[in-house]
Amino acid sequence: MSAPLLEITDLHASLVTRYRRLDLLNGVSLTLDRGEALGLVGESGSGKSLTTRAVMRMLAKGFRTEGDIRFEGESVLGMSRERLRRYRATEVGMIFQDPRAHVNPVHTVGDFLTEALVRDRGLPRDEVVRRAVQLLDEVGVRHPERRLRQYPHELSGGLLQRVMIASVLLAEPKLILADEPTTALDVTAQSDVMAILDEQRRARGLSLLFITHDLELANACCDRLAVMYAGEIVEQGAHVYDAPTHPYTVELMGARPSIDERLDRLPVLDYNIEMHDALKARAAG
Ligand SMILES: Nc1ncnc2c1ncn2[C@@H]1O[C@H](COP(=O)(O)OP(=O)(O)OP(=O)(O)O)[C@@H](O)[C@H]1O
Repeated sequence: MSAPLLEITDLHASLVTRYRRLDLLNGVSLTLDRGEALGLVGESGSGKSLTTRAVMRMLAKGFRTEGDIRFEGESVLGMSRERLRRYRATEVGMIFQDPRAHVNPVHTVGDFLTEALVRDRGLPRDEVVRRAVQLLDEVGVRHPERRLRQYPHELSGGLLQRVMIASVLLAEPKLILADEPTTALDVTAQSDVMAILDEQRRARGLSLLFITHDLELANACCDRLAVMYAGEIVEQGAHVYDAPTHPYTVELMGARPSIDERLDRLPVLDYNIEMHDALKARAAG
């Protein structure tokens, strides 16, 4: 049997300063198979982002890491500098919460999308531009040629996040790490961007580690959920959303607002009374 695409075993991460040591990941273990999507959920500060940063070997200076992270059976913690550069550039792609924090504001969208592939893989610029246009089109960016000439500040957050998805797909990785990719967007852009990410990764058979606070969203686009609490994974599996067993997970799932509760929180203004009533009727079955 072949190794899982990603295998994290007993991962510990501590922040060691002159005065104290903070244990922030306390024995995280999880696996991700090829083509599988795993939702990593849990409250703020539980260690979700640290886990993904550890997979990229991108923990800040001062962190001490112990345990094992394997990508296709190869130790990520043991990779040489050159191997690590290739791993980050070609095998794992990351999508972050705030796309603006990860683009150079004085570079055009076209430069952002094409530079790394032209420089690192020596591909002809024309060919990379052609693929970039095609991918922008596939992720729903209209007038892609024009977009390539624009600067990040000329694009909305939702459009820029689509550009991010295109840039990750352009590198043809095997694994996408998506850390709250829609949290910074407005509600309409959130569902559009998530639908595109989900559709594109399924079409390409890519694996996804999806970090989110949104349990329903994680359940809708992932095969399994892993629940983090205080630097540990307390429960994982396909059953978690519908039949959690760990007391923390039971509480977390119980804290989800029901459709009824959410409707009750909606202000009933004249213009939405009809919609409100219709939704209530639907929720009542
Ligand atoms: N560079 C750092 N220096 C000090 N503490 C850190 C650092 N990075 C993370 N932490 C701490 O590690 C813990 C886990 O952080 P992490 O960002 O992984 O949480 P999270 O589950 O992703 O939370 P959120 O959902 O709010 O992003 C938190 O207590 C956080 O304050």
